[in-house]
Amino acid sequence: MVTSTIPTIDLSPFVTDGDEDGKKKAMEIISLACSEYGFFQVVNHGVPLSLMSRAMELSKIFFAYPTEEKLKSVPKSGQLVESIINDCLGLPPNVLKGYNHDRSEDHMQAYHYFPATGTDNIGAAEHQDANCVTFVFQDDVGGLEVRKDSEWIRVNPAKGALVVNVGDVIQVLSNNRFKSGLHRVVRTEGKSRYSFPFFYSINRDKWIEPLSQLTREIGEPAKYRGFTHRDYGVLRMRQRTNPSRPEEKFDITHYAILT
Ligand SMILES: O=C(O)CCC(=O)C(=O)O
Ligand SMILES: [Fe+2]
Repeated sequence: MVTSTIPTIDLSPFVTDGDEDGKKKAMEIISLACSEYGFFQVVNHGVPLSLMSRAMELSKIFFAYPTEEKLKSVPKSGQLVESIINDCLGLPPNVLKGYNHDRSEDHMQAYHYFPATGTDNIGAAEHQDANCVTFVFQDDVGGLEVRKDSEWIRVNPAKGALVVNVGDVIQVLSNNRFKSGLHRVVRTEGKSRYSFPFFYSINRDKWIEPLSQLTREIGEPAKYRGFTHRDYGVLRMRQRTNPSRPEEKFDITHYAILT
């Protein structure tokens, strides 16, 4: 059954300086959201509302927008959320920023989901994102759902809100403290849905493994062996295009160290 919804966080304390109390409260909710859902929504995130609503009003306008303009503000939100996650994990300042300083793999997708038919309502089958953090602009149709405690939770569209979805890279770096949210898209009867996910990612040659600050340095065993993001991407793609056994899901557990 689909119930409740995911936490929404106001990022304004991080945008205007001085509100330490507001920052602390927001970080508590983000930590909880990241460890329990791997998903949350943010408002006052610094992406202009006018840009978001124009994008949704008519995707043609969005595509006609110069790429520069389109992408300028979103990576900034990526860096902001990444630095908040850094602090929520109790890491020394700017560890994630130093580790993930190359923005060349970041990309945006545009989706048009057609209305559900009587026999088919799958928009996107359940999966976890392989990147660091995904930001989803969605219109008001809905259909994005997150798995939590064996239930699908609806990510209710909220005007001006950006959906934030923790990906596999953060799950591995955090040694499972933060989880890569399992999600899917269900199509609605009689309505098309438009969404624009922005994938805040990492250079594909980067070595990904649980951070020493959250493993060796505190005497915790690493829950993943290391890999390059390129190798992971290749394996995911191969499984998708040429599955040896289609029912077998390929995901980040491929690198998990079983204890
Ligand atoms: O359309 C959406 O809301 C999400 C799409 C998605 O999960 C993805 O592209 O990874
Ligand atoms: Fe996704």
